[in-house]
Amino acid sequence: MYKQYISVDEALQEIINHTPRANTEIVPLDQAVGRVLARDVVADTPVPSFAKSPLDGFAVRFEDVKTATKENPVALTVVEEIPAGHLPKVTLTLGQAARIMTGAPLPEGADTIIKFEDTSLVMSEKQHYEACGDKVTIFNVPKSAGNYAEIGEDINKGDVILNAGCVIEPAVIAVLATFGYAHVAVYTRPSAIVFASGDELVNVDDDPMPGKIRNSNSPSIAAQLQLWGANVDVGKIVQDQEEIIAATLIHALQRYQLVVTTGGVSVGDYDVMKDVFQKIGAEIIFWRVNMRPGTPMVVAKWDDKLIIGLSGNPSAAYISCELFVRAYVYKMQGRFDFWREPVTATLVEDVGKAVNQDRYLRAVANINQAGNLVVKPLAKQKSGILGNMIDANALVYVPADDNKIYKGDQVKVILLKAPKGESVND
Ligand SMILES: Nc1nc2c(c(=O)[nH]1)N[C@H]1C(S)=C(S)[C@@H](COP(=O)(O)OP(=O)(O)OC[C@H]3O[C@@H](n4cnc5c(N)ncnc54)[C@H](O)[C@@H]3O)O[C@H]1N2
Ligand code: MOO
Ligand SMILES: [Mg+2]
Repeated sequence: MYKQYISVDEALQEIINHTPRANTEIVPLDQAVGRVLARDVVADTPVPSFAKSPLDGFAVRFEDVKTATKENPVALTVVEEIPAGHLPKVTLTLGQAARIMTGAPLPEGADTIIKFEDTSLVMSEKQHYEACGDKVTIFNVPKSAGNYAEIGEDINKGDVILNAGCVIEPAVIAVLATFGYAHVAVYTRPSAIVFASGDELVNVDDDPMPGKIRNSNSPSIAAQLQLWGANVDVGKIVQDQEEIIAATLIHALQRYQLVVTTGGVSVGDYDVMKDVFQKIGAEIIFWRVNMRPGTPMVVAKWDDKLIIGLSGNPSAAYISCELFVRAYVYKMQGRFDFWREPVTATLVEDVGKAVNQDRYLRAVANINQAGNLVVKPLAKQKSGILGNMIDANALVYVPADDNKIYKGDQVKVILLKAPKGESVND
C-alpha cells in the first residue's frame, strides 16, 4: 500500500528521488539564456591573460615617480603609445613612460599606471587629453606600485568557474563568451503535458452553460511549467470516466517525460484519477500530503516517469505545482535550487484557529522600513479561491498543532517570489 498524509518535505523528497535526469544538447550561445548548463566550465586561461592597464594614462616605473607631488612633479620621456589591442614594443627603462589606454597590455619594465588626470596634460575642447610629444610631467602617484590588472586577478587558470546545473543568466553568458563557448552544452527541456479532468469543465474560448466552469488550471499549470523550462502541451479536457482517462494517459506517457493532471484526486464519486493511475500499471508512490491547500495530490511512477495528479481546486493545484512540480522540472534539468528553504518572518496580524492539518497560508511578504521580512496572510484562504493568488508571493507555514499564531510571532515562510518592497501595514 502506498504512503498517505506524508509531510511536504517527504513528498518533495519522494519526487526528487524519482526524478530522471534530462538529456543534454548543444545550443548556440545566443540561445542559451535561461537554459541550464550541463557541464562544468573550467578556465583554460587566466583572466586577464596579460597584465593590462585599467586606466587611460601612462605606464611608468614606480621607482621613477614615487616622489612626485604638485610642488615637485617628475618629468618622464614618452617612448611609445599603446592602444588597446596592440602589443608594446619598448621595455621601459630609467625615466621613461608609455602613453597607454585602458585594456592595453602593460609594457615590460612598467609597474604603475598614472592616469591622465594626474599629469601635465590638459583636456582639449573635444574633451580628450592632448597629445604630449615626448615629455609628460607627473604630479600625483599611487601609494605603491602595482595598480594595474594582473594576470589572473579576475579568474585563475584551472578555476571551476561555472558548475553544471547553473542557470544561464546574462552574467553566465559573459563568462561563457570570455572562454570561447560559441556553443554550450545544456540540459534538454523536459517535455510535459497537462490534462484537466472534470465533466464541469469547458475550454477557455467556450461559454460555460449553467453548472459549468472554464478550465483555468490547465493553462496556469502549463504556464508554470513553461516558466520553469519545460516544453509543454495542453491536452484536451477529459471527462470523469476511467476508460477515457486511461487511454489518454497511456498515449501521453508514451510521448512525454512528465504528465500532470488536475482534478479528480479526492474522495468524490467521480474522483477516479488514482484508480486510473493504478489501472494503467503505474505504481502509486503517495496519495495525500499533510498540507492545506493541496491535500489530495497523488504521485505515481510509470516506467521511469512520474504522473503527478494535482487537486482540481485552483489554488491547491497552483501551490502544489509550485512546491512539487517545479522541483521535478528543475531537478530534471540538473538544477539544484529546487528546494525552497523556509525563511523566518514576522507575522503582521493574528491568524485564526488552525485546522488539524499543516497549513500553508497564501500571503504577501514585504521588507519593512527596518529592513526585516514581515508577512501578511491574504484574507481569503479557501482552496477554491483563485482571485487573490496574483497577490501571494509567500506561504506562511502553520503547523497543525499550533492553535493560534499572533501578530508579532516569528513564522516559517516559503517565498514563492522575491519579497515586495517596503510594507505599509506593519
Ligand atoms: N469528503 C471530502 N471531500 C473533499 C475532501 C475530503 O477530504 N473529503 N477534500 C477536499 C479537498 S482538500 C480538495 S483540494 C478537493 C480536491 O478535489 P479534486 O482534486 O478531486 O478535484 P475535483 O473534485 O475535480 O474539483 C475540485 C474543485 O475544483 C474545480 N476544478 C476542477 N478542475 C478545474 C480546472 N481544470 N479549472 C478550474 N477549476 C477546476 C472543480 O470544479 C471543483 O470545484 O476535494 C475536496 N473534497
Ligand atoms: O487540500 Mo484542499 O486544497 O485544502 O481544499
Ligand atoms: Mg473531487
